[in-house]
Amino acid sequence: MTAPLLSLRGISKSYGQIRANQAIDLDVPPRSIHAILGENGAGKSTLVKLIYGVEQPDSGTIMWKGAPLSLASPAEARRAGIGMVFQHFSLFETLTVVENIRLVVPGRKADLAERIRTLGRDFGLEVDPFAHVHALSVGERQRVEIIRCLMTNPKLLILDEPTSVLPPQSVEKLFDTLRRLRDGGVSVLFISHKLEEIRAICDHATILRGGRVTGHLDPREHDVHDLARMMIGRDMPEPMPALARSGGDKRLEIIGLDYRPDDPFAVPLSGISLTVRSGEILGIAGISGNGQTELAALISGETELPREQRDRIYMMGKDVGALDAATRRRLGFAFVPEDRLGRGAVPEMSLVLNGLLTAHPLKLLKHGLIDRKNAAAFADECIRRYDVRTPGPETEAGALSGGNLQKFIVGREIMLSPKLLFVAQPTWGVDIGAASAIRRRLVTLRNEGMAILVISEELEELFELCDSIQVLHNGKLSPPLVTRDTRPEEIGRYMIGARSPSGKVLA
Ligand SMILES: Nc1ncnc2c1ncn2[C@@H]1O[C@H](COP(=O)(O)OP(=O)(O)OP(=O)(O)O)[C@@H](O)[C@H]1O
Repeated sequence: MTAPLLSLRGISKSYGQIRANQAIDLDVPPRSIHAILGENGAGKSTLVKLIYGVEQPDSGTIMWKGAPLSLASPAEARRAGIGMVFQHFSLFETLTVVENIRLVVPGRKADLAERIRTLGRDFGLEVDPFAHVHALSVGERQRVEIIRCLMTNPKLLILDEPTSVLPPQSVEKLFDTLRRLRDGGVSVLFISHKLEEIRAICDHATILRGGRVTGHLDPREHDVHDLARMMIGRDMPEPMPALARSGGDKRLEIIGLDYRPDDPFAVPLSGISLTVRSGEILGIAGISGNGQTELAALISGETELPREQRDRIYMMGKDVGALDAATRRRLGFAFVPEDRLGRGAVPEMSLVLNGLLTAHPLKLLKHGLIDRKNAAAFADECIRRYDVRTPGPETEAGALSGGNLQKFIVGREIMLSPKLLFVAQPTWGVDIGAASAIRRRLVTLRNEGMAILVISEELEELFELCDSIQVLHNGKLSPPLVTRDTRPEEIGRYMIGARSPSGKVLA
């Protein structure tokens, strides 16, 4: 057997009482694509942070190309030839794409911009080098992160859920890229919750459960159910059947909405019309960067409509064009934003206080002051019901693993029992056990009469959840397509801007 490129022995790391990694052994051979699998909070991100020098292990050894390696910082890791793309972005919002990349990769702006364009074309990671990062969607920001990493020519490339916001076309392209990199002598360490992807791209896998290695295997030799069982320690539940329902009252109606943002990098919206009724889930499909962020901000009330456009958005039958976000919430609207650390939660605050952010109407305030007992009980309940793995409600939101924080935010909004729930990327970063629990919960709420609007880039998720789907492309929304009469390829055609010849369009 060839000597491993990277070899870990007995690596342990604790955060206070939490033993995030315990005695981890792992070998990454040269020219391999190696998956790290595990539930939310299993310790995957911690492990790769140790390999990338973001954190230092409490004990254990890291061998790199046969010699011991001790990394004090990511800069040292990069110099050694280890590159990483994070799950949470580390870009400066006020800088352009090329300026961000220049912080890590030396070179003239014009040359770097050219390389960014070339990499973008080659890998399906197109992004304007001169766009400001604050104007980019989550998906586009991730593209920048991947490009930045590839520009340092790493020997080991660590990718923390790289495909979670990529459109299906780009996932295939990215996989081609990764295979080409592997064949050229680069190893890839790949964290993903998408077991099919792991089977498609990885030749080795290490499974973590509760901070320990529970197995090393070849993922191509196991089916998805097997892998899921090894990961979560039990069988997956079946999807929840949606009951047939005739449409109830209109809870959200958008009629011919046009929107020209002031920001030159934002996507203008034109002629947006949609209706979500009680007892119905409507999905918005599409590749990120096609107006999702702008539409979400208009629905939530974060962006104010210009005066002449104020009769275009109705919630619970009421024109909400002139109402702010808090007033819309008082009508029975709840919202899970796609950007969970920026908008969904305040990382430095405890879960109790994060619960309070939107759930304060549930008697969590008394005479304008926090009712500590009720607020803690609410956070506790959310943690219990949504299986949020954390030591307790006083934990800072930023200390939760990505998937666990997402479960908390989705749980918090659902517990408000809204009449209209709007969820952007409901299961982004959530492991398959928890994702299926969230989807089952959404379908149950729909069956009980809630109106639900979902934005997701994952077609499979939309097909599992939604009664009908509309596709957002270039700021325009397709007509609604009844999910059970529609094939994914049809949605795919709308996603890239082609018109569907099919007549399966709702009146
Ligand atoms: N900075 C920190 N402070 C305290 N606890 C932390 C910190 N970082 C991680 N943890 C805890 O360590 C454990 C492992 O977290 P980690 O982020 O490595 O999990 P993960 O497998 O990557 O999860 P996910 O799939 O949700 O991203 C979790 O219990 C998490 O709450």
